[in-house]
Amino acid sequence: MSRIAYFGPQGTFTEQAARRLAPGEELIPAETIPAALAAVRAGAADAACVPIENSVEGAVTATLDSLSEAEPLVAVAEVLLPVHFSVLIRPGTTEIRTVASHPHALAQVRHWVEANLPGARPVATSSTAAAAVAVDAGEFDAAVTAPVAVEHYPLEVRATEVADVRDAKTRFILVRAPGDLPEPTGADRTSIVAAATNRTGALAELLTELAVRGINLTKLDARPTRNNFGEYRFFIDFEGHVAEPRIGDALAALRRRCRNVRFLGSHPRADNGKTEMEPGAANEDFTDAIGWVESVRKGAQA
Ligand SMILES: O=C(O)C(=O)C[C@]1(C(=O)O)C=C[C@@H](O)C=C1
Repeated sequence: MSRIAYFGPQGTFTEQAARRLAPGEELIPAETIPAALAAVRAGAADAACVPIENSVEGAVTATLDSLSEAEPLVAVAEVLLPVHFSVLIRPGTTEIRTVASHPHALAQVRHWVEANLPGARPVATSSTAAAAVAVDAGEFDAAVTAPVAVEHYPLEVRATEVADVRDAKTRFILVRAPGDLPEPTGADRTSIVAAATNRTGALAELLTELAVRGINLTKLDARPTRNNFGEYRFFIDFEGHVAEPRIGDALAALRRRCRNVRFLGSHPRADNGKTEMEPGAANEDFTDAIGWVESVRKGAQA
């Protein structure tokens, strides 16, 4: 049985994602996202499940930062989960002065809280389930959590289906130490983090390497390198798998152009979106062109 670290404690959205991505495996809660990833780096877990992107709040920056530091890890699978929240209270609570949750969750229910719990002060906790633990301990009055959290903590449901934006989703990834990659499926996502050189047009050139090969971007985030003010790392997700000639060709170009490129994984997309090939940029076009150059070099063709 594999050991899967996840951003816990029990009852987080991430726990549900881990159950979907690694059914039947041993789940080990970690208090923070960096701690879940550190467990894999230290060999205390075989893989980790962490949130990476929310359709309302965008990137989960703790995940991006942890993936770009320390020993490399690669994503091998992903799942998209619908996100709607419950508000949990201690039984008998009548007045709600504080509402605790993960900052991402608080941001997704801000209007609901203003309208339904006027005057309640939002308080950030390390995760949605950590907020339930704190409410149970009497530290805060209400917790904004995944609906499943009520099964783990002795709290009462004050409201369900709480969300400012309907149909919000969070994407979660399963990461491991570098090793065998999942096979390409024709509906894959590749992720990298690149430190572009600090000069005019560097980011545009980097994106152009993808664009000229007909590679469709699915996400772009910038995070500071933390060393020099104004210096950024770019987290880029795009359609395709590193095993494909056109993707390999693009990665080689990025490796040439950037100060540093880290491969963060190629795996099937949870939304099953098939990769559309631009004319002249299909894998056969790349293989055919490389073959033609080889035969020119050998004097067999012109
Ligand atoms: O705290 C949790 O329950 C999480 O799994 C984290 C997280 C996030 O980081 O975005 C996951 C989904 C929701 O968008 C809110 C919080």
